Amino acid sequence: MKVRFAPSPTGWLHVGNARIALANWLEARKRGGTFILRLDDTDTERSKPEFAQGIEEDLRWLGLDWDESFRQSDRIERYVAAAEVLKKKGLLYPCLETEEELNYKREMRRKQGRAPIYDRGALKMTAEQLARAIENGKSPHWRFKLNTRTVTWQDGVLGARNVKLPSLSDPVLIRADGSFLYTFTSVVDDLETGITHVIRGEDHVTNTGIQIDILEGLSGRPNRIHFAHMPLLTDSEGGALSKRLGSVSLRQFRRDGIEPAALTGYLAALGTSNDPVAASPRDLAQGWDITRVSHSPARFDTKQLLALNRRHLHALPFEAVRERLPDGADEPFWLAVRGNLDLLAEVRDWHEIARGEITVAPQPEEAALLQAALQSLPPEPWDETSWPTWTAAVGQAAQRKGKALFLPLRRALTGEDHGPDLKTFLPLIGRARAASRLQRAIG
Ligand SMILES: Nc1ncnc2c1ncn2[C@@H]1O[C@H](COP(=O)(O)OP(=O)(O)OP(=O)(O)O)[C@@H](O)[C@H]1O
Repeated sequence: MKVRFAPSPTGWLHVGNARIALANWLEARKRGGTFILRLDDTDTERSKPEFAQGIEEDLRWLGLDWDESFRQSDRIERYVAAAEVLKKKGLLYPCLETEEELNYKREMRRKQGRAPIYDRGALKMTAEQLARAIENGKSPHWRFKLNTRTVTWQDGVLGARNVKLPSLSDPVLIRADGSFLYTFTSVVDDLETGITHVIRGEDHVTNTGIQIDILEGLSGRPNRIHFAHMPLLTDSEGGALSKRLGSVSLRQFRRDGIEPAALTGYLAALGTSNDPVAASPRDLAQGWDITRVSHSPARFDTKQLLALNRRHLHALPFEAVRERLPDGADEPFWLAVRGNLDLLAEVRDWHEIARGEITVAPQPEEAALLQAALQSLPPEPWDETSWPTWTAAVGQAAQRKGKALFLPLRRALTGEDHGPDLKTFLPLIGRARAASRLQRAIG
């Protein structure tokens, strides 16, 4: 099997694109196939090299790799050659209508109660008329002559599908400026690179009908590519995602410090009956089954992603994060703080609190309690029994318990109202820092 992920480098990848990339990668890896990254950059105005580079970076961050990659802009001569084949077969014909004329024709058809599709007026143009127009400085755009049939296929996600070609306009494959449209370049590449399975978003279903017709016209053989269209992801309000709008981008999640395994686990489970579990693409491959993806659009809920990210961090062993922790952060530190993190980046603050210098706000109203605490601070070495033993003694001396006892101490020791269990965290702070912080909190 050979699959491809074919984004246009016109913006940062969003989670919908990522889901398609992941699905292709998982299919390829599960079935020992080949995964190609193809950059569909024939739209020269909107495609940008920095987006192309960004797509590769974001995919690598997700944990995806590819066996081959190429850009469509490097294959223009292949598209020129394929267009010649279609022209020779009489399947690609020149058209001279302006946008205005086409709008007018569409409007007229609508008024007559007919579908507003292209009337193939250009097929009536003679060679002389075309030559004269070209002499007068006009350049034609080129349309593919669709068959008058219904294209059918067994979709890998959606089941039996069909597209009635007579209800569609002949698609433009070459613009008047000579540039090629995606509808065409994609078919040429899929054929020439031996793609066996096309897995993409449901936005391409109609395209698939058209592309199967072009593919068969071009190759002269019945289509052998399997198509699977995954329902589109929406944002949590049901709104459409677009690279152009910069919606829920991988880049943003990466900057925010989301764990890629949380994102891939969430994306793989969305729209299936599986509970999401954070997992790297490699760990997801075995359990992946595209036929279990539901037919209805799925909502991408950032809150659910964050919850999964949190659960994932809370269970991560030290070895899995050690290289991403601040210098000097050891296993006891990680085990003490991980249960308190929403994002790994927050670990830096806790490291400062445990081992560095922090600002401690004076609590003059708690001076008596803090004084008692300072005086009964036990000698080191400290372990997990130090905090309960110490606070029991302080509570008795100051006649305090519960929040009235623990909150002023936590504030003095960490500068925060909430945080890791002090049973494990206090030994990390150590006696010298604890004493100095209590002193400063007394004022
Ligand atoms: N919301 C979505 N959910 C799932 N898949 C999507 C979604 N949007 C795009 N895709 C898929 O992502 C792949 C890459 O497509 P493409 O680069 O055209 O993305 P796009 O977001 O539609 O781009 P743009 O917003 O620039 O038009 C295609 O397979 C497409 O079907």
